[in-house]
Amino acid sequence: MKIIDRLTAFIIIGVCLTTALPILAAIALVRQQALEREDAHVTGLARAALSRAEITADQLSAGGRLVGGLTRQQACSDEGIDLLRRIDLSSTLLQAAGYIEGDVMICSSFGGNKPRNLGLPDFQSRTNAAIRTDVRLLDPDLPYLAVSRGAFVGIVHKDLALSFLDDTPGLGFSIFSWSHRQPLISRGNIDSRWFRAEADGDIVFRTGSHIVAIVRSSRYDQGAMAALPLAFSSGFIRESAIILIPIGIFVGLLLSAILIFVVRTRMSMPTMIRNGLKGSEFNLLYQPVVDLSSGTMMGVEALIRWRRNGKDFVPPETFIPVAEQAGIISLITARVFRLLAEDAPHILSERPFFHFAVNFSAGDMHRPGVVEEVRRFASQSGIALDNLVIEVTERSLVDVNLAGETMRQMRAAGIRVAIDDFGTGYSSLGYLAQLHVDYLKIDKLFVQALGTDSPTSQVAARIIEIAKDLNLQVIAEGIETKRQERILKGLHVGCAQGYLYGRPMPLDELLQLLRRKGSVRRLEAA
Ligand SMILES: Nc1nc2c(ncn2[C@@H]2O[C@H](COP(=O)(O)O[C@H]3[C@@H](O)[C@H](n4cnc5c(=O)[nH]c(N)nc54)O[C@@H]3COP(=O)(O)O)[C@@H](O)[C@H]2O)c(=O)[nH]1
Repeated sequence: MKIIDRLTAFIIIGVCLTTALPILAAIALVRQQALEREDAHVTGLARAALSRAEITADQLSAGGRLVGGLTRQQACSDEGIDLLRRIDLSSTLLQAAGYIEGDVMICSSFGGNKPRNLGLPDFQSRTNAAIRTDVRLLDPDLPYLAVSRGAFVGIVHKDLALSFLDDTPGLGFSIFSWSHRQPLISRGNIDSRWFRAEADGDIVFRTGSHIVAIVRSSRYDQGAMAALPLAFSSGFIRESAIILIPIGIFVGLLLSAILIFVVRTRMSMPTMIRNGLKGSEFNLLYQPVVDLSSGTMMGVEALIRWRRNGKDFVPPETFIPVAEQAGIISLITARVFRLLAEDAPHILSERPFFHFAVNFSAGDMHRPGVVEEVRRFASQSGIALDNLVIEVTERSLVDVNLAGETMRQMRAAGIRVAIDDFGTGYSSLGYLAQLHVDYLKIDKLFVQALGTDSPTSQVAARIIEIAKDLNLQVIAEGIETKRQERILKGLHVGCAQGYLYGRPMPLDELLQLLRRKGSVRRLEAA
């Protein structure tokens, strides 16, 4: 019940996380993408304005080159005024071209020889151009920009330069003198505080109401600014969200479905095990254990197999841990005893002193009355208690005191005890010496590392030394090659198990094998 509750809590938390995290990630990505796209968009607008400003400056420079060297008489002669008109007509962004002395435009492309006072310049640019930002000509309501260098003056219509840029409502533009931070031409809402004195090059920043991009000309002492109201930037969020949020939701739901599938499969496995035990889905295989010096078969290890619904093979590494966790390992052990009780008489009729190893889990070792269960099984199966080996993995010794007491009682009853997979758990030699044990079974990991460069290649030899010191017998498991066998013989290991001598096999095959082989030795007790 407790496990189910924990699993339920795990599923709920897991589903929440697997659903929410991809969606939150998608939202963060949408925001990030939208911010980047907004920045790029507003910077692009500022660049477009700057490009118009640079074209205007190019046209002013070209006019200056043509008129700059002329005297007043030359510039204001009929030919000079024709020249000013040609400059005017060929310049897309100049409204008029003129000849200036002091603050007075002496003659011009639109007024001929009629002088006009343009007033004092607002400021002098870094390149010595005099800038007048509010010049009125014929129409007193129409302000122009006048830029003069030397004797040439160019008149710029203040709306024209920025006229065919994006006209999103609320969008503001400004072309300004970079070193003076003085606007030359502006359109829309531009706040004077946005001309940031500290900006040294292109920047994008956000105010409470706008995204503002500032770009700097590499050719002129000019900059351009574009300011987009935040209210109009949400379009980008919408565009990104339309793609990314559904992907986030899809991934979240997919992960949740996978999680639920995996957990449900695991949760339902105890039920499947119970159902399998009700039918006859479980059977035993027997793997030979041999005397290493003579090569004779001394006994077998009983290994359980599950063919679910009579079809799908479920490996013990999958279902044994689930059964242990769900507290139903005793049902499996009971089935092993029942099957072995059926098979043992056939084997014993061939080899009366054959020994049988059975795997026990932590749950078995902690169960009160388990030694009595083993005794009952032994008497039903005809296996002598001292021909029975209970294999307990190191990892199963969760409660060492309880498991140790069960071992003591087993030994007292004459049952032999082996520590399985030795070296893979957390054994301390201190408690090993106090346990009532007959055999140490070296894990196949260490056997297979023998004679290799692996850092664990020496572990088997150390385990054998420990066993000798504690007066215990050694069984090496997982022997697959003659080389491993040779090394283990050299280390004086007594018993061996592995594919080299036989894979786990059904009863029929084992009986045939026994009938072909000669006599067997009894296993030595420690
Ligand atoms: N509590 C119980 N545990 C059991 C029972 N039956 C098996 N098990 C445990 O499941 C684990 C996997 O066992 P299995 O798939 O049966 O594998 C055994 C052998 O097939 C394998 N083996 C033997 N020789 C070799 C070899 O040369 N090479 C190689 N790659 N594998 C080999 O080792 C397994 C035997 O392991 P062990 O028990 O440690 O001797 C395993 O942990 C079983 O213990 C059961 O009824 N109850």
